Amino acid sequence: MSESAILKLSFPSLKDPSPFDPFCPMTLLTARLLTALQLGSVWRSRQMQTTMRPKREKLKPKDEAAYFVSSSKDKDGFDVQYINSFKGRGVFSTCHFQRGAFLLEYRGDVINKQEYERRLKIYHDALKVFMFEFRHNGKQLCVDAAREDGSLGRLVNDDHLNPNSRMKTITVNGQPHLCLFAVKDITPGEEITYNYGNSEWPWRVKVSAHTDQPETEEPMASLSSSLEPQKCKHVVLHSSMSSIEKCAHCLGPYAARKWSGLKCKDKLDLTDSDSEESEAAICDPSPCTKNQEPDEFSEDSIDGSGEGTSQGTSIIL
Ligand SMILES: C[S@@+](CC[C@H](N)C(=O)[O-])C[C@H]1O[C@@H](n2cnc3c(N)ncnc32)[C@H](O)[C@@H]1O
Repeated sequence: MSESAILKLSFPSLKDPSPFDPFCPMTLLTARLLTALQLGSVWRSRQMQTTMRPKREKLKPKDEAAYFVSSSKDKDGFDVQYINSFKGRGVFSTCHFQRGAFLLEYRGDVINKQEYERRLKIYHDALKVFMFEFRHNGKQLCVDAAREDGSLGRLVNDDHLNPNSRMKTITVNGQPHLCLFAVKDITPGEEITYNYGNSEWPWRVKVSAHTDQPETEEPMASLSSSLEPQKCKHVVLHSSMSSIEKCAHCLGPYAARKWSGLKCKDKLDLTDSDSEESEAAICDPSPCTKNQEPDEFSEDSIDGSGEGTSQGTSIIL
């Protein structure tokens, strides 16, 4: 056999390829090309899947609020921490929230004025603080969040100086709901707060004689002599039900002005010289009526002022 014939056997001519010969260089080349093309198209389709995958639409804050209201669930990104015996528990962020974002619903029973008044009569003071009275479509309504249902909105504390959220009403399936929206960017670890309104909330008063100092910066309010802190002989016990501390003598809760040194309302405790005057002051709910109002949600009305509203909203102590 000639040398060229041997070469031809080992390396079949490109001019004469056999399409069925698996060793034919053209066949191998074609196969490689096909594989490359296939791989390319798989890669391209993967790319398409990742880049062209329909983006999950970011819900608008109001729609997100409606979603969580309907599902009766709290949004992720918060935890509850015990702050101190004075303030009780608070809600803290565990992630970033942008200004305007929906945060939490103030969840509870939505009740009318009659039911609100009925419950007010039978509720202990410790429960009354969870009743959030507001006006909606000309009606006086209340969200009663007295029940410990594990929801977080009811545990958000007051800050009238520098709140990072604001209460607003949204309507879901014809029912009004109270929801908190961020009024500024919130970073992880921040306590969520809103302005309870312009009432004389007792914790806004600095009481130096109290063992658990309030953490407010506002100036000392003038207290009448009957409200001298040192007159309080109560020993605070922590309630497992809520932050509302109980009197060690009578196990009743302190009333609205406990931080001012007033006694708890429970008659069992009248073992010392507290006057009827002080007792009456405790029972008068008017200084503790919230006059802030959760306005109907609108995207451009996110601010922390708690002002510029026409209807009254109250948490009544
Ligand atoms: C709706 S509850 C909030 C949750 C409450 N901290 C708890 O642990 O149950 C309202 C009560 O929280 C307390 N509170 C709210 N804001 C406060 C503040 N800025 N300083 C001190 N206590 C506050 C008062 O006892 C008030 O009656």
